[in-house]
Amino acid sequence: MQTNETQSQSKTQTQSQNGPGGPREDTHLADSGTALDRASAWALAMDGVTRRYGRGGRAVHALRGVDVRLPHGSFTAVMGPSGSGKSTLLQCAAGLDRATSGRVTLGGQDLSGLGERRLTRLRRSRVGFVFQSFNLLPTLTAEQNVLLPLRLAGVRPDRTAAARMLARVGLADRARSRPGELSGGQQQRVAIARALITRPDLVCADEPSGALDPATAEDVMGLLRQAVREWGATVLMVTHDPAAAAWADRALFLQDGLVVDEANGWDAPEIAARMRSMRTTRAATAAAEVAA
Ligand SMILES: Nc1ncnc2c1ncn2[C@@H]1O[C@H](COP(=O)(O)OP(=O)(O)OP(=O)(O)O)[C@@H](O)[C@H]1O
Repeated sequence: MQTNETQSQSKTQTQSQNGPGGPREDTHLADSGTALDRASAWALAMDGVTRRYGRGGRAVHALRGVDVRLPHGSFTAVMGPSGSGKSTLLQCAAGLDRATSGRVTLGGQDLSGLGERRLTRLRRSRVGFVFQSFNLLPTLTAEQNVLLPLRLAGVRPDRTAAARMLARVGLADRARSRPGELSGGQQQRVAIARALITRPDLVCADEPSGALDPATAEDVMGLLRQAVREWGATVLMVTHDPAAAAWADRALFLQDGLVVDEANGWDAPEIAARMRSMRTTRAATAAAEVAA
Protein backbone atom coordinates (compact mmCIF):
# COMPACT_ATOMS: atom_id res chain seq x y z
CA MET A 1 0.00 0.00 0.00
CA GLN A 2 2.63 2.43 1.16
CA THR A 3 4.82 1.45 -1.78
CA ASN A 4 2.02 1.96 -4.28
CA GLU A 5 1.14 5.29 -2.78
CA THR A 6 4.74 6.43 -2.86
CA GLN A 7 5.06 5.40 -6.49
CA SER A 8 1.79 7.06 -7.30
CA GLN A 9 2.89 10.19 -5.43
CA SER A 10 6.07 10.60 -7.45
CA LYS A 11 4.26 9.74 -10.69
CA THR A 12 1.66 12.40 -10.08
CA GLN A 13 3.82 15.21 -8.76
CA THR A 14 4.50 16.50 -12.24
CA GLN A 15 0.80 16.35 -13.06
CA SER A 16 -0.18 18.17 -9.90
CA GLN A 17 2.31 20.91 -10.52
CA ASN A 18 0.72 21.46 -13.91
CA GLY A 19 -2.82 21.45 -12.59
CA PRO A 20 -6.07 22.58 -14.13
CA GLY A 21 -5.26 26.24 -14.49
CA GLY A 22 -1.64 25.87 -15.62
CA PRO A 23 1.71 25.48 -13.85
CA ARG A 24 1.88 25.75 -10.03
CA GLU A 25 4.27 28.66 -10.26
CA ASP A 26 1.39 30.82 -11.53
CA THR A 27 -0.43 30.43 -8.22
CA HIS A 28 -0.51 33.65 -6.23
CA LEU A 29 -2.92 32.62 -3.53
CA ALA A 30 -2.47 33.88 -0.03
CA ASP A 31 -0.97 31.28 2.28
CA SER A 32 -0.31 28.89 -0.57
CA GLY A 33 3.04 27.65 0.81
CA THR A 34 6.22 27.02 -1.10
CA ALA A 35 6.57 24.82 -4.14
CA LEU A 36 8.85 22.62 -2.01
CA ASP A 37 6.34 21.78 0.72
CA ARG A 38 3.69 21.09 -1.88
CA ALA A 39 5.98 18.80 -3.81
CA SER A 40 7.26 16.88 -0.79
CA ALA A 41 4.08 16.45 1.24
CA TRP A 42 1.05 14.25 0.92
CA ALA A 43 -1.95 16.12 -0.39
CA LEU A 44 -3.64 15.09 2.86
CA ALA A 45 -2.37 13.24 5.92
CA MET A 46 -4.63 12.43 8.87
CA ASP A 47 -2.84 10.79 11.78
CA GLY A 48 -4.72 9.34 14.73
CA VAL A 49 -7.61 11.75 14.21
CA THR A 50 -10.44 11.65 16.71
CA ARG A 51 -13.55 13.84 16.83
CA ARG A 52 -15.77 13.80 19.87
CA TYR A 53 -18.98 15.80 20.08
CA GLY A 54 -20.13 16.62 23.59
CA ARG A 55 -18.71 15.36 26.85
CA GLY A 56 -19.15 12.70 29.51
CA GLY A 57 -21.65 9.91 29.14
CA ARG A 58 -23.47 11.65 26.27
CA ALA A 59 -20.34 12.21 24.17
CA VAL A 60 -20.48 10.98 20.57
CA HIS A 61 -17.20 9.61 19.26
CA ALA A 62 -17.64 10.36 15.55
CA LEU A 63 -14.00 9.54 14.69
CA ARG A 64 -11.99 7.24 16.93
CA GLY A 65 -8.45 7.29 15.54
CA VAL A 66 -8.36 7.64 11.77
CA ASP A 67 -5.17 7.42 9.70
CA VAL A 68 -5.52 8.46 6.05
CA ARG A 69 -2.85 9.47 3.54
CA LEU A 70 -3.72 10.75 0.11
CA PRO A 71 -0.98 11.09 -2.53
CA HIS A 72 -1.25 14.05 -4.88
CA GLY A 73 -3.25 13.10 -7.94
CA SER A 74 -5.33 10.37 -6.28
CA PHE A 75 -9.05 9.68 -6.08
CA THR A 76 -10.36 8.21 -2.81
CA ALA A 77 -13.93 7.31 -1.93
CA VAL A 78 -15.17 7.11 1.67
CA MET A 79 -18.02 4.71 2.29
CA GLY A 80 -19.78 3.39 5.35
CA PRO A 81 -23.16 3.08 7.04
CA SER A 82 -25.10 6.14 8.13
CA GLY A 83 -23.49 7.66 11.22
CA SER A 84 -20.13 5.95 10.66
CA GLY A 85 -18.30 9.31 10.51
CA LYS A 86 -17.91 9.97 6.77
CA SER A 87 -19.00 13.62 6.83
CA THR A 88 -16.98 14.26 9.98
CA LEU A 89 -13.90 12.84 8.29
CA LEU A 90 -14.44 15.04 5.22
CA GLN A 91 -15.00 18.14 7.35
CA CYS A 92 -11.89 17.52 9.45
CA ALA A 93 -9.87 16.92 6.26
CA ALA A 94 -11.13 20.19 4.77
CA GLY A 95 -10.49 22.27 7.90
CA LEU A 96 -14.23 22.90 8.34
CA ASP A 97 -14.21 21.04 11.64
CA ARG A 98 -11.38 20.53 14.11
CA ALA A 99 -10.10 17.18 15.28
CA THR A 100 -10.37 16.60 19.03
CA SER A 101 -6.96 14.91 18.89
CA GLY A 102 -4.53 13.73 16.25
CA ARG A 103 -3.15 15.67 13.33
CA VAL A 104 -4.47 16.82 9.96
CA THR A 105 -1.87 18.01 7.44
CA LEU A 106 -3.01 19.57 4.19
CA GLY A 107 -0.38 20.05 1.50
CA GLY A 108 2.33 19.98 4.18
CA GLN A 109 0.55 22.46 6.48
CA ASP A 110 -0.46 21.19 9.92
CA LEU A 111 -3.98 22.51 10.56
CA SER A 112 -4.07 21.87 14.31
CA GLY A 113 -2.30 25.00 15.46
CA LEU A 114 -4.00 27.44 13.10
CA GLY A 115 -6.34 30.15 14.34
CA GLU A 116 -9.72 30.65 12.67
CA ARG A 117 -8.57 33.36 10.25
CA ARG A 118 -5.58 31.45 8.97
CA LEU A 119 -7.64 28.28 8.73
CA THR A 120 -10.27 30.08 6.65
CA ARG A 121 -7.61 31.55 4.39
CA LEU A 122 -5.94 28.20 3.94
CA ARG A 123 -9.27 26.52 3.20
CA ARG A 124 -10.08 29.09 0.54
CA SER A 125 -6.81 28.63 -1.25
CA ARG A 126 -6.09 24.93 -0.73
CA VAL A 127 -9.46 23.16 -0.65
CA GLY A 128 -12.11 22.89 -3.34
CA PHE A 129 -15.64 21.75 -2.53
CA VAL A 130 -18.21 19.87 -4.58
CA PHE A 131 -21.61 19.31 -2.97
CA GLN A 132 -24.60 17.13 -3.75
CA SER A 133 -26.77 20.21 -4.24
CA PHE A 134 -24.12 22.06 -6.33
CA ASN A 135 -24.25 25.19 -4.10
CA LEU A 136 -23.83 27.65 -6.97
CA LEU A 137 -24.89 31.24 -6.39
CA PRO A 138 -28.07 31.65 -8.47
CA THR A 139 -27.57 35.32 -9.33
CA LEU A 140 -24.06 34.81 -10.72
CA THR A 141 -23.16 33.49 -14.16
CA ALA A 142 -21.23 30.25 -14.57
CA GLU A 143 -18.05 32.27 -15.10
CA GLN A 144 -18.67 34.39 -11.99
CA ASN A 145 -19.35 31.26 -9.94
CA VAL A 146 -16.08 29.73 -11.14
CA LEU A 147 -14.17 32.91 -10.27
CA LEU A 148 -15.69 33.19 -6.80
CA PRO A 149 -12.99 31.22 -4.92
CA LEU A 150 -10.32 33.48 -6.41
CA ARG A 151 -12.23 36.56 -5.27
CA LEU A 152 -12.66 35.10 -1.77
CA ALA A 153 -8.95 34.24 -1.65
CA GLY A 154 -8.12 37.84 -2.51
CA VAL A 155 -6.67 36.98 -5.90
CA ARG A 156 -7.34 39.00 -9.03
CA PRO A 157 -10.05 37.11 -10.94
CA ASP A 158 -8.46 35.56 -14.01
CA ARG A 159 -11.13 35.33 -16.73
CA THR A 160 -8.79 33.43 -19.03
CA ALA A 161 -8.34 30.74 -16.35
CA ALA A 162 -12.13 30.61 -15.84
CA ALA A 163 -12.68 30.21 -19.58
CA ARG A 164 -10.08 27.43 -19.67
CA MET A 165 -11.72 25.64 -16.74
CA LEU A 166 -15.20 25.93 -18.25
CA ALA A 167 -13.83 24.55 -21.54
CA ARG A 168 -12.28 21.65 -19.67
CA VAL A 169 -15.59 20.71 -18.10
CA GLY A 170 -17.33 20.98 -21.48
CA LEU A 171 -19.12 24.29 -20.90
CA ALA A 172 -17.10 26.74 -23.01
CA ASP A 173 -20.30 28.13 -24.49
CA ARG A 174 -22.20 28.52 -21.19
CA ALA A 175 -19.98 31.03 -19.38
CA ARG A 176 -22.76 33.62 -19.30
CA SER A 177 -25.53 31.23 -18.23
CA ARG A 178 -26.93 31.37 -14.73
CA PRO A 179 -27.39 28.15 -12.71
CA GLY A 180 -31.17 28.22 -13.29
CA GLU A 181 -30.54 27.98 -17.04
CA LEU A 182 -28.36 24.88 -16.69
CA SER A 183 -29.22 21.21 -16.14
CA GLY A 184 -28.21 19.48 -12.91
CA GLY A 185 -25.26 17.81 -14.62
CA GLN A 186 -24.13 21.12 -16.12
CA GLN A 187 -24.42 22.83 -12.73
CA GLN A 188 -22.25 20.14 -11.17
CA ARG A 189 -19.70 20.68 -13.96
CA VAL A 190 -19.61 24.39 -13.08
CA ALA A 191 -19.15 23.40 -9.42
CA ILE A 192 -16.23 21.14 -10.37
CA ALA A 193 -14.65 23.97 -12.40
CA ARG A 194 -15.12 26.23 -9.36
CA ALA A 195 -13.51 23.62 -7.07
CA LEU A 196 -10.47 23.33 -9.34
CA ILE A 197 -9.84 26.99 -10.22
CA THR A 198 -7.49 27.63 -7.27
CA ARG A 199 -5.56 24.42 -8.01
CA PRO A 200 -6.27 23.22 -4.47
CA ASP A 201 -4.33 20.54 -2.65
CA LEU A 202 -7.58 18.71 -2.01
CA VAL A 203 -11.05 18.57 -3.57
CA CYS A 204 -13.66 17.44 -1.03
CA ALA A 205 -16.72 16.01 -2.73
CA ASP A 206 -19.83 15.21 -0.68
CA GLU A 207 -22.15 12.89 -2.61
CA PRO A 208 -21.34 14.71 -5.89
CA SER A 209 -23.58 12.43 -7.96
CA GLY A 210 -26.34 12.07 -5.35
CA ALA A 211 -28.80 14.46 -7.03
CA LEU A 212 -28.22 13.26 -10.60
CA ASP A 213 -29.79 10.56 -12.77
CA PRO A 214 -27.51 7.54 -13.37
CA ALA A 215 -26.28 8.60 -16.84
CA THR A 216 -25.49 12.17 -15.73
CA ALA A 217 -23.90 10.81 -12.55
CA GLU A 218 -21.58 8.71 -14.74
CA ASP A 219 -20.59 11.82 -16.72
CA VAL A 220 -19.81 13.75 -13.55
CA MET A 221 -17.81 10.89 -12.05
CA GLY A 222 -15.90 10.58 -15.32
CA LEU A 223 -15.09 14.27 -15.11
CA LEU A 224 -13.80 13.95 -11.54
CA ARG A 225 -11.66 11.04 -12.61
CA GLN A 226 -10.33 13.08 -15.53
CA ALA A 227 -9.51 15.91 -13.11
CA VAL A 228 -7.41 13.42 -11.12
CA ARG A 229 -5.75 11.56 -13.98
CA GLU A 230 -5.11 14.37 -16.44
CA TRP A 231 -5.01 17.53 -14.35
CA GLY A 232 -3.43 16.16 -11.15
CA ALA A 233 -6.28 16.98 -8.76
CA THR A 234 -6.61 15.05 -5.47
CA VAL A 235 -10.19 14.09 -4.68
CA LEU A 236 -11.67 12.81 -1.41
CA MET A 237 -15.29 11.84 -2.00
CA VAL A 238 -17.98 10.70 0.42
CA THR A 239 -20.63 8.58 -1.23
CA HIS A 240 -23.27 5.97 -0.46
CA ASP A 241 -23.25 4.80 -4.08
CA PRO A 242 -21.00 1.82 -4.96
CA ALA A 243 -21.18 2.80 -8.67
CA ALA A 244 -19.72 6.22 -7.82
CA ALA A 245 -17.08 4.73 -5.48
CA ALA A 246 -15.94 2.39 -8.25
CA TRP A 247 -14.65 5.44 -10.17
CA ALA A 248 -12.11 6.07 -7.39
CA ASP A 249 -8.67 4.48 -7.19
CA ARG A 250 -9.37 3.43 -3.63
CA ALA A 251 -12.36 3.10 -1.33
CA LEU A 252 -12.08 3.43 2.45
CA PHE A 253 -14.76 1.75 4.55
CA LEU A 254 -15.66 3.51 7.74
CA GLN A 255 -17.54 1.93 10.63
CA ASP A 256 -18.19 3.47 14.04
CA GLY A 257 -15.55 6.15 13.47
CA LEU A 258 -12.79 3.81 12.31
CA VAL A 259 -11.43 2.87 8.89
CA VAL A 260 -12.07 -0.86 8.98
CA ASP A 261 -11.13 -1.78 5.42
CA GLU A 262 -9.97 -0.42 2.11
CA ALA A 263 -10.33 -1.55 -1.47
CA ASN A 264 -8.10 -0.76 -4.41
CA GLY A 265 -9.62 -0.83 -7.86
CA TRP A 266 -12.77 -2.73 -6.88
CA ASP A 267 -15.81 -2.67 -9.13
CA ALA A 268 -19.28 -1.59 -8.00
CA PRO A 269 -20.64 -5.11 -7.19
CA GLU A 270 -17.57 -5.87 -5.04
CA ILE A 271 -17.98 -2.58 -3.16
CA ALA A 272 -21.73 -3.17 -2.74
CA ALA A 273 -21.03 -6.66 -1.32
CA ARG A 274 -18.54 -5.20 1.20
CA MET A 275 -21.12 -2.61 2.27
CA ARG A 276 -23.74 -5.35 2.75
CA SER A 277 -21.33 -7.37 4.88
CA MET A 278 -20.69 -4.28 7.06
CA ARG A 279 -24.42 -3.88 7.62
CA THR A 280 -24.75 -7.59 8.48
CA THR A 281 -21.87 -7.40 10.97
CA ARG A 282 -23.40 -4.31 12.52
CA ALA A 283 -26.83 -5.93 12.86
CA ALA A 284 -25.26 -9.04 14.44
CA THR A 285 -23.26 -6.90 16.89
CA ALA A 286 -26.37 -4.90 17.85
CA ALA A 287 -28.35 -8.13 18.36
CA ALA A 288 -25.56 -9.58 20.54
CA GLU A 289 -25.50 -6.40 22.64
CA VAL A 290 -29.27 -6.58 23.17
CA ALA A 291 -29.03 -10.28 24.12
CA ALA A 292 -26.25 -9.55 26.61
N1 LIG B 1 -22.35 18.56 15.33
C1 LIG B 1 -22.58 17.37 15.88
N2 LIG B 1 -22.97 17.27 17.17
C2 LIG B 1 -23.18 16.07 17.74
N3 LIG B 1 -23.04 14.89 17.09
C3 LIG B 1 -22.67 14.92 15.82
C4 LIG B 1 -22.43 16.16 15.13
N4 LIG B 1 -22.07 15.86 13.86
C5 LIG B 1 -22.09 14.52 13.75
N5 LIG B 1 -22.45 13.95 14.92
C6 LIG B 1 -22.56 12.51 15.20
O1 LIG B 1 -21.35 11.91 14.81
C7 LIG B 1 -21.60 10.62 14.22
C8 LIG B 1 -21.02 10.60 12.81
O2 LIG B 1 -21.76 11.53 12.01
P1 LIG B 1 -21.46 11.76 10.48
O3 LIG B 1 -22.40 12.80 10.00
O4 LIG B 1 -20.01 12.01 10.30
O5 LIG B 1 -21.81 10.34 9.85
P2 LIG B 1 -22.02 9.93 8.32
O6 LIG B 1 -21.33 8.62 8.14
O7 LIG B 1 -21.61 11.03 7.43
O8 LIG B 1 -23.58 9.73 8.26
P3 LIG B 1 -24.61 9.87 7.02
O9 LIG B 1 -24.21 8.81 6.04
O10 LIG B 1 -25.94 9.55 7.66
O11 LIG B 1 -24.52 11.25 6.51
C9 LIG B 1 -23.10 10.42 14.26
O12 LIG B 1 -23.41 9.66 15.41
C10 LIG B 1 -23.63 11.83 14.38
O13 LIG B 1 -24.89 11.85 15.03
